[in-house]
Amino acid sequence: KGTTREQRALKYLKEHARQGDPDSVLETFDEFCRTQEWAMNAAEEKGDILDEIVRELQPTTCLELGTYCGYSAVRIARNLSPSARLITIEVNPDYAAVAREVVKLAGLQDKIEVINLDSADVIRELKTKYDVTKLDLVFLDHWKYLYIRDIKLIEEEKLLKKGSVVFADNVIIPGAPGYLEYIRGSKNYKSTFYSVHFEYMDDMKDGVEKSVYIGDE
Ligand SMILES: Oc1cc(-c2ccc(F)cc2)cc2nccnc12
Ligand SMILES: [Mg+2]
Repeated sequence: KGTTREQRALKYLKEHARQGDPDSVLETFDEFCRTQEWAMNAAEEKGDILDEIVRELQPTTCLELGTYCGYSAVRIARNLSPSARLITIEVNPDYAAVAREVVKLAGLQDKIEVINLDSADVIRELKTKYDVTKLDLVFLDHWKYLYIRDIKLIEEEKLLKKGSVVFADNVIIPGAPGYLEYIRGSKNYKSTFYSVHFEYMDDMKDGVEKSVYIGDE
């Protein structure tokens, strides 16, 4: 075929979504995933919970680990206030390239910065290089073994403040070994588990975990 699934998804979005309309981009991406090819978007029930968190928290600075094609980046950014922004990190260059196009298609390039690097390297430089003081929202959606590595790094960098929310996808499928016991065992977080359907699969269950930081600044 010569094209990747991600490139085929982007082509479909360009042909069927309304330029500059985030809702249209998300609806069209969901349609693609339900009618053409499955893709690992934090969609449907997962996306609804993410929307709720963003609307309630009204975060100013958001960090997403694992951009993939930019679906959840658009989902988060469409609900952000004018001056708020999202930094999203994607280590895979092919995914990052598609995500930048999807963000542009949604008209959200002024709110979303896609960084094609390893998450740990960027987290270490958020304060010095990316002008971040604190993170109001962190969305963990990259590789399961990196959730615990990166949350510890985020704590080490003192990037969280009272009320910051850490939202983790896939804590059941594929699972995030070590992360759940770490975050649930920590006195610095109040965690809530949500049982949800796996994206675009009505007969499969996954889980997401919302953790509110209550530790010292
Ligand atoms: O939401 C997701 C689902 C899956 C995934 C793919 C295929 C399966 F069979 C099961 C699970 C992988 C993911 N990797 C990174 C971030 N999010 C992911
Ligand atoms: Mg996921």
